[in-house]
Amino acid sequence: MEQINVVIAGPRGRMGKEAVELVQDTPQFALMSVIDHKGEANVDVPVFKDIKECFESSIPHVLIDLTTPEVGYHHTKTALEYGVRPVVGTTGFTQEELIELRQLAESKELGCIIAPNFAIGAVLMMKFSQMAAKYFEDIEIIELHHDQKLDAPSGTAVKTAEMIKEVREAKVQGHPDEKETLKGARGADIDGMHIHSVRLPGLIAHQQVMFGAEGQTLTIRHDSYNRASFMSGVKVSVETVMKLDTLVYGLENILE
Ligand SMILES: NC(=O)c1ccc[n+]([C@@H]2O[C@H](COP(=O)([O-])OP(=O)(O)OC[C@H]3O[C@@H](n4cnc5c(N)ncnc54)[C@H](O)[C@@H]3O)[C@@H](O)[C@H]2O)c1
Ligand SMILES: O=C(O)C1=N[C@H](C(=O)O)CCC1
Repeated sequence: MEQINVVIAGPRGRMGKEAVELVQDTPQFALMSVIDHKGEANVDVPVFKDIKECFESSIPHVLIDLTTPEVGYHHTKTALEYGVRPVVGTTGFTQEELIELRQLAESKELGCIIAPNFAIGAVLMMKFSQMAAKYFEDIEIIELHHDQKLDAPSGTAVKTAEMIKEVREAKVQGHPDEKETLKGARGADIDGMHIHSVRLPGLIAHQQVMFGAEGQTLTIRHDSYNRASFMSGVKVSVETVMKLDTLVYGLENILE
């Protein structure tokens, strides 16, 4: 395999630090530079404050973005405009942004992977939930994350609901006359599925999908206990994005 030159945006972050280690430890990857808006990072490659400044200096094959929703969108769009293939773990993109980025990737015939969750176990949890939803139509999604997370609900919870929507008709869950006496008590709603976001120090990234039917419940749960759990997904994404000419949303679409 030819060497893949990589730039990482967000190298000082919890995920960014792990990604720097992954790229530096992978023989066929080369870390060219990093992007940090403060120009700070504990790495021995050039640090650029701005993505355009970075790409005007040299063009990598792949950008790994692990920043914030607004910055991640801007970086993904700019990367595609410069002919760079984005691998994006940043969550919180809107549907409109995803549609626009897909159109841009297709017009440029460039690979782009946006994965709300890079942990293989989380991808299986979503797939198993999609399977279960064919048999259990009443569903509550409970996602639990550390208290420094900026977006709610999590990208994983939204992706789970979207995957379930592919196999389940929309339905009103609970009592038809149900009323919230405290706003938010029933969580967010996608097609009648309720999503509850828990934020606590001590947590990393966890989700359980609960299914209920007459006389039984089924719970499918995944836990990430550290950020290394996401790195095999990042690695396979960097390798795969080089072979794609469109945008792929979700790791489940590239795993064998
Ligand atoms: N897909 C996955 O598997 C997965 C896993 C964990 C986290 N995430 C997502 O990844 C993102 C990062 O998570 P985190 O926990 O590492 O967050 P973090 O807050 O620890 O790191 C974000 C980093 O981005 C940097 N940043 C902000 N603006 C920037 C800019 N303009 N240019 C460059 N860097 C900038 C910040 O300085 C910070 O270091 C979040 O959106 C999170 O939801 C995804
Ligand atoms: O730590 C985070 O932030 C995470 N975000 C992802 C999400 O929004 O689904 C997944 C894993 C961790």
